[in-house]
Amino acid sequence: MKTMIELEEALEMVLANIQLVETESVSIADAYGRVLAQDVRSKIDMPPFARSPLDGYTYRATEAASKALNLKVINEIPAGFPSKQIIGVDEASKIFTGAPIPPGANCVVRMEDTEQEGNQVTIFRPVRPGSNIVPKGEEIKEGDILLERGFCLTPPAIGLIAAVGVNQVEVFRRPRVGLLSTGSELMDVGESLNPGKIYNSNSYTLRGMLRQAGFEVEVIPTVSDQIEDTLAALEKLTEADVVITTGGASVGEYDIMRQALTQFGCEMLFWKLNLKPGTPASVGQKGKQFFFSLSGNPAAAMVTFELLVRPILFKLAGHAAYKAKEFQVRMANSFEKSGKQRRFLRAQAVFKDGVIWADLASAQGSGILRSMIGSHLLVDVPANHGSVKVGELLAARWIVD
Ligand SMILES: Nc1nc2c(c(=O)[nH]1)N[C@H]1C(S)=C(S)[C@@H](COP(=O)(O)OP(=O)(O)OC[C@H]3O[C@@H](n4cnc5c(N)ncnc54)[C@H](O)[C@@H]3O)O[C@H]1N2
Ligand code: MOO
Repeated sequence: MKTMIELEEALEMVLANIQLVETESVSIADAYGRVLAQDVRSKIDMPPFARSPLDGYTYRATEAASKALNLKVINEIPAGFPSKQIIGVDEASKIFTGAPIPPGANCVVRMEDTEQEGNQVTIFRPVRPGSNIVPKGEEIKEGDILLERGFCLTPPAIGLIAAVGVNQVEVFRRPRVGLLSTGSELMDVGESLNPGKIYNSNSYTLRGMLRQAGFEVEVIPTVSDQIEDTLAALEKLTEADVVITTGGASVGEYDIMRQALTQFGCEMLFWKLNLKPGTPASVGQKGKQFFFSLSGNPAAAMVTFELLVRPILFKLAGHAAYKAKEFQVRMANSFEKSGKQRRFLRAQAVFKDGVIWADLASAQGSGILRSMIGSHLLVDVPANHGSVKVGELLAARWIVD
């Protein structure tokens, strides 16, 4: 088993073994946040006919500009009611926004530039041929690919699918993720705290991150640092595509997670990432199931979820955009304790003078969950960087929310 590897190597190693989850057909009304497993191609033009963008009059304009025109109004065309009556040279139809342009007409003049008396309309400002006509297929042409496989469906995307009349789409099944927090010191919320114990918070932070990302989550009650208890808990998660554990990841006698995963039948792909926080992470594979053992330290668990687990879960879930992108930020504070390992610092993003400034959370300890509140960024400080200076440019990535 490899140990102390770079984040990118760890990602590549796991991503290479990932198989996407199966697909299913869902109604578009239930497809918000789901990931498309098909390209969506339009079978129609949108709009399906040339239409008026205004309330006004439609007629047959000529290039010759004239001061005012008097035309005979032959009918009214509301939206939804196409007219087959051909517009003659001195004729017009009263037309409303969204209504189809009738045959023979080639322009629309807005209501405000006209006056109708009886069946005669005076057009004070004649327009040129083609004015105010939305052409058929202006937005979408028949055969256009509107959305590609791997796209995560947002409200406008669902609206677009509806606009071309599609009611069912093929999407990837939501991945099922099992969560297990280990540690003999852990108690559940609602119980009164015994000496030497702390409340389990990791199950709650990770459950929220997973739900926000659109996954199905099953949370197992906390277990002690005993291998037997951990094995029994893992047995309950055989339906999960991915299992995330926290705690017991490091080097002490009670850090039993790697041993438990091995006994459970996992092949361990690596142990330890060359970064902080979250160094003692490991990943195991058993058939199609992946097991992420993360540090029990609450902030470290969240950061490792962002850096390592999220891209892999997103790939599994079918997302085309599963890789995190880095961009430059300017440091608003200094940081002395950079050290030999690559380090990800939690920071608030502040826009000032056209740049994103990274305003560091005041405490950066692996156990300090409060540092995640209001933090938008993980600033990527390279190994052996030395102290970080105010005003320095560094790479960073968003913490997804
Ligand atoms: N001798 C060494 N000791 C440690 C090393 C090392 O290299 N040599 N690594 C340190 C680093 S780095 C980390 S990170 C931690 C990781 O420890 P574990 O993953 O084994 O986690 P635990 O010891 O179980 O817990 C760490 C910390 O977090 C608290 N915790 C655990 N689970 C929860 C939870 N569900 N909710 C809230 N808080 C939790 C736990 O009580 C501990 O305080 O190891 C270092 N040690
Ligand atoms: O790798 Mo640990 O999360 O720094 O304390």
